Amino acid sequence: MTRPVRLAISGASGRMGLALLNLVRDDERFELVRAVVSAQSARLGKAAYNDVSALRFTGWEDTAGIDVVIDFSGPEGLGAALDVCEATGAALVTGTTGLDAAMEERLSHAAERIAILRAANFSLGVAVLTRLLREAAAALPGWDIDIVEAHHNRKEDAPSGTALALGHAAAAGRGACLDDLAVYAREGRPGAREAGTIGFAVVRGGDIVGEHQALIMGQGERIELGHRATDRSIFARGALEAAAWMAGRAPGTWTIEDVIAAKV
Ligand SMILES: NC(=O)C1=CN([C@@H]2O[C@H](COP(=O)(O)OP(=O)(O)OC[C@H]3O[C@@H](n4cnc5c(N)ncnc54)[C@H](OP(=O)(O)O)[C@@H]3O)[C@@H](O)[C@H]2O)C=CC1
Ligand SMILES: O=C(O)C1=N[C@H](C(=O)O)C[C@H](O)C1
Repeated sequence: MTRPVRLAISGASGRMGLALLNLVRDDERFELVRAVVSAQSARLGKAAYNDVSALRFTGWEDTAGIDVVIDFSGPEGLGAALDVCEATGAALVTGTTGLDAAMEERLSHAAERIAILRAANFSLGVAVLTRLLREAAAALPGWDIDIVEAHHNRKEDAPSGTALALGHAAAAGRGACLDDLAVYAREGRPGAREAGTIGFAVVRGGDIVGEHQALIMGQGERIELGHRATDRSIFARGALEAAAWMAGRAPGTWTIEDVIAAKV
């Protein structure tokens, strides 16, 4: 694209939305045309920036001329963003996690007509961690795997989207499906661990940005593969890279690995 990508941000008043607003204003690849919030938002109609910029937080009243929507809102906001992308042909980049099966299916169908990129985690470090875990799970078939994640006390979904994606990668490394192996909770007397299962543990508290650890446990030894995010801007930067790459992209389901592969 020779002109700046015309970008809309869905969930613009949230933790991720504000991180994106902060980065995008100095990024010449983009023209930010909409900062979208919910109809109930305390920010609706207020200025998006504390300066001369005329941009305000709005709903989806005007959808003309948008090339890409970046969504970090929630299931409802994602649904509204998807409506707009389907109606206008804009590409969708979404990091929203905690989706139900109906939304998963809707996204798959929509990708037959528009370009959609979904990532449970837009950081480069987690992309590499995912690859390493897949490899470790394949190389150590008899070892036990648990995934531990920790996030801030406002997070609504559990386990995190990243923890689930790591679980899928570990299962794939063993030629299996996570749905057949996952153990999401242990309490009371669950009994001895069933071989081959992949367990999850969740911590919520304070202002933790996002931490993920995969424990690959053998007899007398274990491997710990982990990632600690200390600044949300890493996710925002990854989402902007994805949005620049997605502008004008053909319909389909695209991944953060596609973006990374295209850049190396
Ligand atoms: N993939 C990744 O790398 C990452 C993913 N995430 C995921 O992104 C999502 C958002 O996270 P986070 O920013 O922390 O959450 P926040 O709750 O801080 O932000 C979400 C914002 O969306 C807004 N919103 C709610 N409903 C709508 C709607 N219908 N239309 C438009 N906006 C809406 C809300 O603001 P208001 O009330 O003002 O409308 C809210 O502030 C979560 O699912 C999280 O798991 C988070 C970080 C990284
Ligand atoms: O809600 C968050 O904050 C985060 N959510 C994502 C997830 O569910 O994996 C990514 C990141 O860990 C931060």
